Formats: sequence, C-alpha cells, structure tokens
Amino acid sequence: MANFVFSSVSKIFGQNTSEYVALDKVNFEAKSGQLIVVVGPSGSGKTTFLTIAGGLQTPTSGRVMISGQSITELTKKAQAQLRLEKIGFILQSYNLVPFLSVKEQFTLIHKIKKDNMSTHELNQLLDDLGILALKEKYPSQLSGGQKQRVAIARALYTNPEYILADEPTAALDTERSLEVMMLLKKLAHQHNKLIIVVTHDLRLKEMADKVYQIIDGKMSTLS
Ligand SMILES: Nc1ncnc2c1ncn2[C@@H]1O[C@H](COP(=O)(O)OP(=O)(O)OP(=O)(O)O)[C@@H](O)[C@H]1O
Repeated sequence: MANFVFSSVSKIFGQNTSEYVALDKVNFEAKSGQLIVVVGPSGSGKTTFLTIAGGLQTPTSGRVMISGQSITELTKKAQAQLRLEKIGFILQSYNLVPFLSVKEQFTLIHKIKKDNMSTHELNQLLDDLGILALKEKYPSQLSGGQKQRVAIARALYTNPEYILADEPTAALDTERSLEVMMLLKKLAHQHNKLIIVVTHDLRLKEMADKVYQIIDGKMSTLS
C-alpha cells in the first residue's frame, strides 16, 4: 500500500486575473523504503509540492493521504501531531533556533517529543555528517553547508517514517552532496523510510529509486 498519495492535487495562488497555478492536478504515489527525487526548474512548484505533502500548506483542490489518513480532513491540531510523529522536514531555510547551540537544537526537540535517537546514535550521525565537533557552536558561527547538515541531522533525530527534503544539498560541495544522498538512501533502504527530495540539481537523479519531474506545476514520471 502506498504511504503517500496525491489525487489530482492543485494549488492556486491569488484570485481571478492574478491567479497562479503552482500545482496542476498532481497525481503521485510513494511507499516506504524508497528514495524519491523530484526535479524541476526554479519556480516549477517543487516547494509547493513538498509543503503540501507535509501538511504545511493546504491544497486548493484534490486529496493528500498520508498513512491512510486524508490530511486535508484532519484538524490543525491533528495535522501538527501527525507531522511531529511521522515527518522530518529539511527545509531550505534550515530553521535553526539562533540562540541555541547545535547540541541544544536537539535538546529542544527532546522536550517536545521523546523516543528519539540515543545520544550515541546522534553522535554517530553528527560524525557521519562531519559536524560532531560543532556541537557547542551557535548557528551564526556555522557556514551554510554546516547549517544544512545540522538541519539534516535534526530531521533524522526523531526517527521519522517520512523525510521531506527541499534542496538538502544546495549548500554542499559535490562530495558532501553525494555523502548526504548516500546517507538518505541507506536510511530509505535499511530502515524502511520514505524519503522525498525536491531539487533542481539533476545530478541527484542518479541516486534515486524513482524520479519525477515538475514543470509549470505539472508532475510526470521520469524513471
Ligand atoms: N505564497 C505564494 N503566493 C503566491 N505565489 C506563490 C506562493 N508560493 C509560491 N508561489 C509561486 O508558485 C510557483 C511555484 O513556487 P515554488 O516555490 O513551489 O517553486 P520551486 O520549484 O520550489 O522554486 P525554487 O526552486 O526557486 O525554490 C512560483 O511561481 C511562485 O512564485
């Protein structure tokens, strides 16, 4: 059974003459154990797709099912609970809390949700991402690539079933990008996660189990 199902999902911004169709009757299905890459040029609708998939935005029409639940029919509170329990987001803005050290970014999550990685597992992950030595640093002391890797670690820390990543390698060099994609692929295959990466970087296609393309809000299968 598919874990993520989009049925004819559209998102229209604006009204009347200034209407903009950011997603146009998108149909999409994905199940756990896969690394999905969605490619498309700037402005094609990738972030809109990802944020609707995670219930951060509501579609104008159509239905989004996650784990058999129609998220559009859930209350805001139930949506937030579903996100907290099941979804890890890696967003372009990183969303790190500026006045907390790297270590404290994780402590904060632990206050909200238990059942996360152990300290040993977290240290291993930070080491794999090459940021273990940065645990006491604050976001303003980190480079873009380091912040991006902290954001990746934070998304994985809660052991979510689903990981939704918006340009997760944008601030990384080629070698690091490859390492991050390998890590995501390993998580999908060995830990049965569903990972959806949206990107304009066509090189990431090679790492995917399945590739989709979005152009002008229309989604199609590439491979
Ligand atoms: N809140 C909004 N109000 C109006 N238009 C929006 C809004 N959000 C997105 N759009 C428009 O919808 C289209 C798709 O945007 P989206 O951010 O999904 O594209 P994208 O493929 O992620 O682009 P990028 O790669 O540059 O991040 C764009 O033309 C954008 O201007």
